[in-house]
Amino acid sequence: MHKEYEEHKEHCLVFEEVVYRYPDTVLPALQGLSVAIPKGYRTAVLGHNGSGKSTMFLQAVGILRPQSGEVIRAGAELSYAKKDLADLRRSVGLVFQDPEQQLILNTPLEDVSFGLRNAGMDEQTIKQRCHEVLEQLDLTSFSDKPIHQLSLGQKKRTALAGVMAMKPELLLLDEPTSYLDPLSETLLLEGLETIYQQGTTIVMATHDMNLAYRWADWVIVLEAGRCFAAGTPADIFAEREALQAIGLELPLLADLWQSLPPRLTAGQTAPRNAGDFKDMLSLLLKEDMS
Ligand SMILES: Nc1ncnc2c1ncn2[C@@H]1O[C@H](COP(=O)(O)OP(=O)(O)OP(=O)(O)O)[C@@H](O)[C@H]1O
Repeated sequence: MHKEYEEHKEHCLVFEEVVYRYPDTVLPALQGLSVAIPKGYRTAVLGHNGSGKSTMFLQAVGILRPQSGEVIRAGAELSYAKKDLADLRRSVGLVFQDPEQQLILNTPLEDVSFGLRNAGMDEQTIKQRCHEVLEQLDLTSFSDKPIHQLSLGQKKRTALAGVMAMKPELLLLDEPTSYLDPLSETLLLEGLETIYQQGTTIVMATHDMNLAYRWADWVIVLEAGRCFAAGTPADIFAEREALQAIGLELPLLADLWQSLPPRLTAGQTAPRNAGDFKDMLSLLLKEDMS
């Protein structure tokens, strides 16, 4: 299974045959990764533990550098010069899986303003952006609380706030919803939707197939450090056997949809959230009985 990305799409980043092996390991984490990230999409990156998702993200922001192959942005290979990397990280934001790796200052307000001050923004803009982003992620009441006293969900949202405040063109999130309760997940997704609507391309690595199915409009599947497939959720999740062969479960709604009699579903677009699924099912059953 290897669906090529569509050539007509504009891409934020392209990985060409990227190989990367961590020091003192036997197998490369990326074994010739070729994949493109489409601009203006919500992309989910799927793959089981160790398939290379985090390593791909670290390559995207130049923290790691390919040992062969290249990462291409705006038609040119990334430059790893200090100044160019600083520019890159202003337009490509990465939110780490573990917020402890990201949060360096004492309070959410200090942490979010730090990045903006580093980027040379004036104090008025800093104040306004901090207020905006802390509000969006429901962190206003914790903005002066010591970070070590925050819950994991609050820490994850603070890490996201710091990156969101920079208004990057491309935002990469490494398992942003893991260990979040449904309310925190909703807050985080609402925050993401706001900046997506403002023009940020979003890429999220996740193990949550149900979330990927309802959220993403492009899906990249990694397997053993390579791109196994890239395509629309409809195309990717139609390949039940191929996904199961690499140990990925179908999202529940995709599984249910595919288990309906083909006479009901033929020619219909599979619904991607529970509400649409229920509405469509009752309509199809009504038509079928009449
Ligand atoms: N710092 C490191 N040193 C050595 N090996 C590493 C390091 N980080 C990752 N690896 C190895 O590289 C491979 C890819 O890891 P990576 O973290 O990119 O996968 P992942 O898809 O993000 O996994 P997960 O879903 O568990 O987060 C794995 O085999 C992992 O053990």
